[in-house]
Amino acid sequence: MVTINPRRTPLIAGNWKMNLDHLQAIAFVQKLAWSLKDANHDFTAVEVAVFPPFTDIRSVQTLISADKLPLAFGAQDVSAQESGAFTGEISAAFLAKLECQYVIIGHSERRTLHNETDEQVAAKVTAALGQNLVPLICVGETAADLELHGPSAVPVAQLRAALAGVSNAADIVVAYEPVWAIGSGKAATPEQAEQVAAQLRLVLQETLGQDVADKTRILYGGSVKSGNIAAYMREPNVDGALVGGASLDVTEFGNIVRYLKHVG
Ligand SMILES: O=C(CO)COP(=O)(O)O
Repeated sequence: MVTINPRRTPLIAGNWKMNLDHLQAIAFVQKLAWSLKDANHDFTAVEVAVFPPFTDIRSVQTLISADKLPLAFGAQDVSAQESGAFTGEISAAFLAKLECQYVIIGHSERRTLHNETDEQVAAKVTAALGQNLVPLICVGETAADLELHGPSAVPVAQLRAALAGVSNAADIVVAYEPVWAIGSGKAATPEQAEQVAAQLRLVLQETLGQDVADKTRILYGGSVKSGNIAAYMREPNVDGALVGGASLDVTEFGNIVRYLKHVG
């Protein structure tokens, strides 16, 4: 039996990474909204968010706002700087102006491919909160970390570091994404996801207090599909999913969003 914590609305988030241009984004979002509406999806029971590339955001915003679609959206990264000579960077203020609700921070692809440090992640979290964006903070261990340090040491340390400048009233989302599970088809087991999510909730409790720990959503990410989502959602500390590859297929993503249909 799945029990929905009334303080934590499940969130299914699609991280498109560097896929879909702005025209494809418009077609995708329209199709997603229509298919969920046709299926009578209850958006108050499961929140849905998409994270398109920067160049798509204005188009997605215009569509969602004009058609009053019950979808949230956000960016995949943000600068820690407010403004100035930072070629190629995008500020939190720009994202807020585009009505982004969320921003992904510290995705493992940025940590590894762009050498993002825990300190930079923390600075980006502070910048996002300064513009009332909800940071979706990604943490996760590599296969080597798992072997060396066990399942939760690295994600716990990354979350502690990311929260360095955060006050205890903050609205944040945490995503546990084991690096070895991303795009590999080798998803963590629901028990593994729950074990780490429970440790991450303890970090939230210690650093930001019980209230924030109770209301903060912790997502699992890494090879999530319509066939495995329900099992994660049965876990008490897993409040949703951050979906990569499977979020690019409207039907598959819609089926992930509608996991309640498959949860006993
Ligand atoms: O990195 C991810 C989401 O941010 C997960 O990617 P996959 O769902 O493709 O494994």
